[in-house]
Amino acid sequence: MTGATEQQSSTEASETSPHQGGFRADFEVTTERGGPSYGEMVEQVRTFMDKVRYASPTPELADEVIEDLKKLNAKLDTTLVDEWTSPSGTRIDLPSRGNITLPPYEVRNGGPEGVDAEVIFRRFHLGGNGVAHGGHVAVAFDDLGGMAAALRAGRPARTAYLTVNYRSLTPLETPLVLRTWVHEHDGRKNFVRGTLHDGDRLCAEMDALFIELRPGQA
Ligand SMILES: CCCCCCCC/C=C\CCCCCCCC(=O)SCCNC(=O)CCNC(=O)[C@H](O)C(C)(C)COP(=O)(O)OP(=O)(O)OC[C@H]1O[C@@H](n2cnc3c(N)ncnc32)[C@H](O)[C@@H]1OP(=O)(O)O
Repeated sequence: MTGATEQQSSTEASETSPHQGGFRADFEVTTERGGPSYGEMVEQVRTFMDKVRYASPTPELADEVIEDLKKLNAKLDTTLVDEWTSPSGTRIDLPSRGNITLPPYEVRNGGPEGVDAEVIFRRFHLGGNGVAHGGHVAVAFDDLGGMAAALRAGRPARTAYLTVNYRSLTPLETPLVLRTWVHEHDGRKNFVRGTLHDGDRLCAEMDALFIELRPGQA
């Protein structure tokens, strides 16, 4: 593997970083971090990953793309901040709160009763034979399951276990409905269930346990 060792980062939290324990102390939400074009920047990177997934470049083109990417990486190197103050994960006006690592979703309804979201698995989420990779489906369930737990509990929760039952194939590039809700809770334990539908068709189901973090818990 190359690349990782070359990366610059300044991800150490500072004394003023708004975090406590393993997650943010509060549900930090913003619409301004990263500026008005941040969402479009993330979207362009997703589109690029879609193209990389299916591209078969000539050696010359691959070299050209590498040079362009090096320049882009150098640009972003000048702006790195710690995870607690980066826009990613806090921009509630953007798909998946601006977090590029998540399949893009939009929350249609979210509250203590549960979360109802529209998710689209992109071309780069391909598993095989034109449908989504099961790991990416689990990522979507994890984030939106954690959100259901956090919105019910009023504080962050961490996944203790997460089981996905894959009931039918999950298509790419199709708006799907993902729902999560706390089925039962007991102390810090939130038993969360979830479903993923393509229209009326059930693609997958989730059964998970999210534990609310104690203040300061790593
Ligand atoms: C309109 C929209 C608005 C939106 C607004 C924005 C809101 C945004 C909000 C949110 C979105 C973000 C959401 C993100 C979600 C992602 C979450 C992740 O992926 S987390 C990373 C993966 N998970 C780990 O790395 C955990 C590793 N494990 C641990 O850290 C610990 O084991 C932990 C915290 C899970 C539990 O440890 P302990 O020390 O706190 O608690 P102990 O005492 O061990 O367990 C508590 C109880 O739970 C049971 N328990 C624990 N683990 C269990 C297990 N695996 N199975 C069954 N029971 C378990 C225990 O038996 C105990 O039960 P008894 O109280 O005695 O009844």
